[in-house]
Amino acid sequence: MDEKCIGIIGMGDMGKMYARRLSDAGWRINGCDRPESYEALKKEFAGRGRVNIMQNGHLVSRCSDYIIYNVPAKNIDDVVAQFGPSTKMGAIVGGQTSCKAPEIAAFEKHLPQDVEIVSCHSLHGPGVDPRGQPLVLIKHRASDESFALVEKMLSCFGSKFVYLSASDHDHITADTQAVTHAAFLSMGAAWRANAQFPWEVPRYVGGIENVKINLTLRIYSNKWHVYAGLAMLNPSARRQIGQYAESVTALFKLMLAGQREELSRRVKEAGEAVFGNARWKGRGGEDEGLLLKDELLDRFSLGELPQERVRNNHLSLLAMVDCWWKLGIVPYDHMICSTPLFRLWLGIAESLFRKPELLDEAIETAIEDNTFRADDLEFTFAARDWSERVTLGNDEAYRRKFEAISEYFAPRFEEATRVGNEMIKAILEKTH
Ligand SMILES: NC(=O)C1=CN([C@@H]2O[C@H](COP(=O)(O)OP(=O)(O)OC[C@H]3O[C@@H](n4cnc5c(N)ncnc54)[C@H](OP(=O)(O)O)[C@@H]3O)[C@@H](O)[C@H]2O)C=CC1
Ligand SMILES: O=C(O)C(=O)Cc1ccc(O)cc1
Repeated sequence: MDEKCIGIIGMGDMGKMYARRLSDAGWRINGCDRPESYEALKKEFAGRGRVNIMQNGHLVSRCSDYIIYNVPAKNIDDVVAQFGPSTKMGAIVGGQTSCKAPEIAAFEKHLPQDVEIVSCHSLHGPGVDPRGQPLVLIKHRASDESFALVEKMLSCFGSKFVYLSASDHDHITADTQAVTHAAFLSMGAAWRANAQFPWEVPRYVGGIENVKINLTLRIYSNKWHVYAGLAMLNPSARRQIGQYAESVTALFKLMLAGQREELSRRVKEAGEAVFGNARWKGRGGEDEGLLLKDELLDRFSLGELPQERVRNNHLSLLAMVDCWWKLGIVPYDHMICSTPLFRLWLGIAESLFRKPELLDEAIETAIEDNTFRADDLEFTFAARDWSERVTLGNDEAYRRKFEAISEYFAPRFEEATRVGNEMIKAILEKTH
């Protein structure tokens, strides 16, 4: 094994996952987090001879050949300003934050000129098996030889390398991640506002409802800064999230006004733009759709399955497809650079839009069934409120809302994470 060693600054969920997997593959790791976490980290990694926990980023930077910053995106400028000038001469530096514009700006501003820059981004959470998942590599300022070294180091993840520029990365992840999270964050906010635990409400149990609940709880059980960073620091994300809020509002107004034809026309036009023309077909014409079957999804309920499936107007999904249409996004074009969560979300949107009888039922329910109005009203408020908080770019306003909702759902996180992991595994196996 090459004696080059890897530095990891930020040993939180992702940093630890990187340290474990890279050291298992034989690389020597120098890792640090904040000084106050030194003792605990040292204890946690005591059994791993190849992981050397250090007190701070200066110590890591001066002796590592490839240094990966695994800190919250909002802190990247401060952390690189602090440790970047200590980087070993001729080393390579990269970041694993979810949004590349601030990361690259920080590197350009604070790193010495002799330091090369190769960034990366694992498009999955710390609990997901990285094999086969996309791993973005960004050769920003590096020789072919240095880039090949980073590829060699990261190849032990077994992920699919996706080669992008920093700005293409941010465009794509705004289209996929940021707007998908907006939908799930809004569902959680609406359920809490209505004092509902969705697994106790028959309309939210079974089939595609299970995906909505499990993924919403998955997001709220994670760290707020991951979603805040992705939404507020990505230059493209605000527009996307704003459009989602506009689509929700426009469709809800049509539902309230009972404008069946207008609603049906708009939903179907959006569906045609996104799913028409057999967009899910691969180049060889084979079916590459994600279509998720109710029977499969039914297995992953947090609540009791009702005797009979209860109708839903699926405002969150109708608005997602409307939003993709208005923004000219063809989600299949981004599959190569997608997270499991995005693929599941697209999968349930597809399940609704590729089954005409189900889509007609959703439209019919939207117009005729007013028992949904309270839920939809709160959902519309929630989508608009999240969008406003993102536009204002206020970390504190984002954190407070996120944490209040997170607290509300916390008692079910353990079970939701377990069921969600099984669901993701089963579905990804099926759709590979
Ligand atoms: N979680 C996910 O699913 C994914 C996250 N990412 C990205 O990876 C990065 C890390 O996320 P994640 O691991 O989930 O978050 P965590 O909060 O678990 O980890 C970040 C760590 O960085 C530490 N840190 C902050 N400032 C410093 C500093 N000055 N010196 C050393 N350490 C510092 C934090 O300490 P403290 O908590 O005390 O501030 C924390 O332990 C983020 O940019 C995120 O966007 C990318 C892919 C997936
Ligand atoms: O799959 C998702 O969207 C997640 O929620 C996990 C996640 C969060 C941040 C990333 O940068 C990548 C993946």
